[in-house]
Amino acid sequence: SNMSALSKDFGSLTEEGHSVKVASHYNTLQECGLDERSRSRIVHMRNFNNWLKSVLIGEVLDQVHQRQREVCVLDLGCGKGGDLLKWRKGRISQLVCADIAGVSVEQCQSRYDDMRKRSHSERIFSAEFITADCTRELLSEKLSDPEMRFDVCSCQFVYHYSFETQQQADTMLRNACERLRPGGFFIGTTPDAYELVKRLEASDSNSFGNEVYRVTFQKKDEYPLFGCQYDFNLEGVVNVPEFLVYFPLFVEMAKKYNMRLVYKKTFHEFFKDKIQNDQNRVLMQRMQALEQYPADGRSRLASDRPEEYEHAQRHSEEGGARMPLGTLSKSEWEATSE
Ligand SMILES: C[S@@+](CC[C@H](N)C(=O)[O-])C[C@H]1O[C@@H](n2cnc3c(N)ncnc32)[C@H](O)[C@@H]1O
Repeated sequence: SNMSALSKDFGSLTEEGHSVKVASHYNTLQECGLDERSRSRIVHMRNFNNWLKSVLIGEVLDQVHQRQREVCVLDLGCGKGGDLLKWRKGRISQLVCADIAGVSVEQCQSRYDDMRKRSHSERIFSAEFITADCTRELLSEKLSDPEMRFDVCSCQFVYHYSFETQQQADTMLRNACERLRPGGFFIGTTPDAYELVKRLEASDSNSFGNEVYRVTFQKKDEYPLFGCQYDFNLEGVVNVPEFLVYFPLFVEMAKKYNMRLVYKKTFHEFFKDKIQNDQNRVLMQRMQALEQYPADGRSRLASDRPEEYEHAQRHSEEGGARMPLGTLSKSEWEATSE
């Protein structure tokens, strides 16, 4: 996947049927979800992705805090509120959470309510919650305060759902950017279209993957700018269709909202860069974003297959590295770098 940040230059509907289908998919996903075994197979990968988000969010909030005290954030496609703690840690003042799936938004809200109750004397950000198909509806019409302005819009693992049509991608972008203050940031993570296409081209069929993930394209050798659909299946959980985001096009489209690209990195590049920092390294340990190799008496590796840890084994034999190593199984690493 990629992470990116766009900054706003100083210097701007609804088809019910489809929205209902997407919303109901996400709503039912809550109920079944992954079973325990699957959860533990990819737990480090999930934690790793979460660490990447934490670092990205932390850095951008620090930057905004340098010029002002109060920070207002839009979490676009917030899901069940997986980033709520990050917003708290980042000492923001105000949060707007939006998602197409009503059940997720409700869960997000009750997590926030719990957090607030347990925070006692600490002042915690205020929040509002909106259920909307952000590729077809305008959030500005649903905000409690129509004059509200954001310093940061965060769109984590969501934007690619909008690339079905140009109009949807534009509406999503409009929702992300039109209420940003000049100097504000649009940050996000999406699958890496180059990597997806590279792996597809290397495969004999219209599908590729490994024991934890599988990507299946509808067509091969044909990559329309919008509506280039594929299914991303993680640990057997069928997902809603995703769409390839051709990044240069996204950057062009964002110019309409006075946005300029300041940052784009693959997960691998971002990891290599940010892990140099001690604070990030400590956070990585605390979040258990890497697996301990070799396992000790108390832990067990996510996969029993030694070939999943060939790279770690080789690294440990080469010497020089402090043992035990922190690593991800090969399949998880492949899944997260897609
Ligand atoms: C992979 S989850 C990511 C959730 C959260 N951002 C996180 O990082 O944990 C994708 C989210 O995008 C939301 N989503 C998909 N299509 C959407 C749309 N058209 N409008 C708003 N949210 C959408 C889904 O409901 C889901 O919660």
